[in-house]
Amino acid sequence: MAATTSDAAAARTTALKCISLLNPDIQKSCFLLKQACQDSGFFFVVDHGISQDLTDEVFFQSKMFFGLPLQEKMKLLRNKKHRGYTPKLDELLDPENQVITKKDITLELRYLRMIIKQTNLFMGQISGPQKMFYLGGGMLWRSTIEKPYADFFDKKEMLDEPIATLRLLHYEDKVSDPAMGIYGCGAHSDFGFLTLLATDDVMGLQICKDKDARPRIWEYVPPLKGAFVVNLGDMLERWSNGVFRSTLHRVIGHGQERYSIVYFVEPSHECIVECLPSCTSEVNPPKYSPIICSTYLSQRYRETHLYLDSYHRNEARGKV
Ligand SMILES: O=C(O)CCC(=O)C(=O)O
Ligand SMILES: [Fe+2]
Repeated sequence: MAATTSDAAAARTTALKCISLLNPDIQKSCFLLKQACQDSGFFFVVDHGISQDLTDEVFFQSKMFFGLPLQEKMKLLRNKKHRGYTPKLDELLDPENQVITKKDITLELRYLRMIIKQTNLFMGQISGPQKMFYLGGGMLWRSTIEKPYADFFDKKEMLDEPIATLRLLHYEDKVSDPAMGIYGCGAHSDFGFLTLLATDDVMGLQICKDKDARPRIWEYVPPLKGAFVVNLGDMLERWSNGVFRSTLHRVIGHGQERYSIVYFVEPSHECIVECLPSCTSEVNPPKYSPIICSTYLSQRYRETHLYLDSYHRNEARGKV
């Protein structure tokens, strides 16, 4: 069933917490972070140490890539592990409301897979995104995991070799029409653990804090220059027994091209995501069964992407 037009038109701007990683008052930052994680699971992070020049360069490279003719981009077609160019219409995040035959669905390129070593300590030498992960991750743990669980995530199998994927996204200059099932990116919650997002200055991202409300209330997350939008994924919601929120979000097009950079950080492949001891009690039993990180992620990708074989069938019919 398609959504009503009014849900896009009525969208107002949300007020997100803003966490500075340079704030010496760690207690305060952790308090804000915990509030944000319990409220919407979305917040801004500033003073993250990733230079604007680096971010601008990535946006520039992204524009160059997406500006190439389709045949050139198809030479880098994604593989079974979702590394490579993912053409529009490959991903369908909200099958109930989204129409696949329309044009303005996310184009994206996952071009880099980084394996990063986890440690609870911030190390000065590590660069950009890793820094975010160490700091963001470290603060999260401190805000949720009280003694005696403070070293819970130190176990090798947890975050020693996190799966990390950087995606460059490009939205066409089309106007979305929720009533017709046309979105820049359909409503979804992220599958994994933590997502860091850099956007250009084009408005488009919306969140819905209560996915069960009807009609759904959508609020814009306004672009904030130099900040990362950070949001929690379903795996962290499961891990925290629903204490932390993985919130529904989508992107609405307004007739302007839009670029964003998304960095998904997930636990190690074999990590078992099972209700945190500090998030359960006799009166609050675990709501979700344990899952293995890579199994869960693969299943979610299978549910939301085309079978690769369909490209070869289309190629044979001259459609790609
Ligand atoms: O481009 C955006 O602002 C959001 C993208 C997103 O939500 C995703 O790729 O999971
Ligand atoms: Fe997302």
